Amino acid sequence: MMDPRIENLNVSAEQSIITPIELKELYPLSEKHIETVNKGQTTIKNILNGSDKRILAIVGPCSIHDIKSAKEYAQKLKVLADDLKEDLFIVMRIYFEKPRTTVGWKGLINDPYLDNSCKIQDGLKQARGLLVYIAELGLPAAGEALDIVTPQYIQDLFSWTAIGARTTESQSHRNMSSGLSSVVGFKNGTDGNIDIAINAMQAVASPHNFVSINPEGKVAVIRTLGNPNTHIILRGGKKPNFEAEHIAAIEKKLSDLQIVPRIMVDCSHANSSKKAQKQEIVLASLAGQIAGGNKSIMGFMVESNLMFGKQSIPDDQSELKYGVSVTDECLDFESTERILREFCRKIK
Ligand SMILES: O=C[C@H](O)[C@H](O)COP(=O)(O)O
Ligand SMILES: C=C(OP(=O)(O)O)C(=O)O
Repeated sequence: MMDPRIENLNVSAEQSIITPIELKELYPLSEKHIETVNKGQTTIKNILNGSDKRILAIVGPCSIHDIKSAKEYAQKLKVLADDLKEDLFIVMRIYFEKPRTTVGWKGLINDPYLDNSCKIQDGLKQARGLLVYIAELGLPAAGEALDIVTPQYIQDLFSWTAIGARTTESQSHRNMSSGLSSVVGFKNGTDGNIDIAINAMQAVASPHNFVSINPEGKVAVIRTLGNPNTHIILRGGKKPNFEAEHIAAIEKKLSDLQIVPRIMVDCSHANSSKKAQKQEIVLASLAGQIAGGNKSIMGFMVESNLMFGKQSIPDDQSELKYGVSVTDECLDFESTERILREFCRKIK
C-alpha cells in the first residue's frame, strides 16, 4: 500500500524550546552589561567611520566548546585589552555556531555536550550565560550569526558580528544583517570571491521584510531599517588576499562604487592555510602596510586559545585537552600576546 504521508518524511522529531524572552529573563542584563555592549558597538562604529583611529582586533578561539576555559581566556584577554587600548580595540571572538564544509560538530549552541545529543536549549543557556559573564568583565564580544533564529536569544550581547564565507551570498543572512544593531563584517567567499561581500554590504544597507520569530517566539514579519555599518573581511580563498596588492585592488573596487574602503583582514583561514602560526606573518604584513601609510585597514581577526593547536573530539570526554580548539588550529595565549604587542610596536 502507498504511504499516505506527503510531508515530514525526513523529520524524526520536533521539540518546543524556551522563547527568547524567557531566556533573557533567566539571564537579565545589568547596567554594566548594557554599558559594555553599548560602548563596544559605538567604538566599533567609530573605528569603521574613521573617527576612532585605533585598529579593531577580533581575537579568540575558533569556537567555544568549554565554558570554563572560555572564561579563563576572557580574563586574560581583558588584561591585554586594557594594556593595548591606546592602539587596539580588542574584542573577544565568541563563536558559538560553526559552519561546516560537509559535516562535523556545529558548535556549542547546537551540541553543548559534544556528543551529538544536540541539546540546543541547554546550548542557548550556556551561550547566554557566558556572554553575560564576559560583558560583566567589560570585554566586548564578537560572533558569527550563522543560524538566523538564534540572534533573538543572544544578539543583544554582541558588539560586532560576522557573516561567514559560506553564507555571505545568502539572502536570509543579508535580511537578518539589515536589522542587526552592531557593525557587520562580510567574509569573501571560500573561493576568494570578493564581489559577494560587496554585494552583501550594498544589500544590507537597504530595508528588508522577512519572516522570522519575535521575542515571544511567535512567527512574525520583521521589517528592518537597513544597516549602513558594514565592511568586508578578507579571509583568503584559493590564495591568500592580505598583501598590499590585494588590499589596493579592493580599495579600488570599493572606491569605484563610492564605498569608503574599510577593510578587515582575517589572519586565519585561507590567509594562513589554517596553520595557526602563519597568522603571525599575516599580522606582520598588516602592521607593515599600516606603518607605511595604509588607511583602509581598520581591523584584523586572530584565532587564539589558551593552548596551541587543535584536537578531535574524543569519544571519551575525559580525554579532551583543556584550552585546545576542537575546530581550527589556534595560537596559544602567550604567542597571541607577543604578536599583538609586536603589531602595536610596529604601527606606532
Ligand atoms: O572556522 C572554522 C572552519 O574553518 C569552518 O567551520 C569550516 O570547517 P570544516 O571545513 O572543518 O567543516
Ligand atoms: C568559519 C569561519 O570563517 P570562514 O567563514 O571565513 O570560513 C570562522 O571565522 O570561524
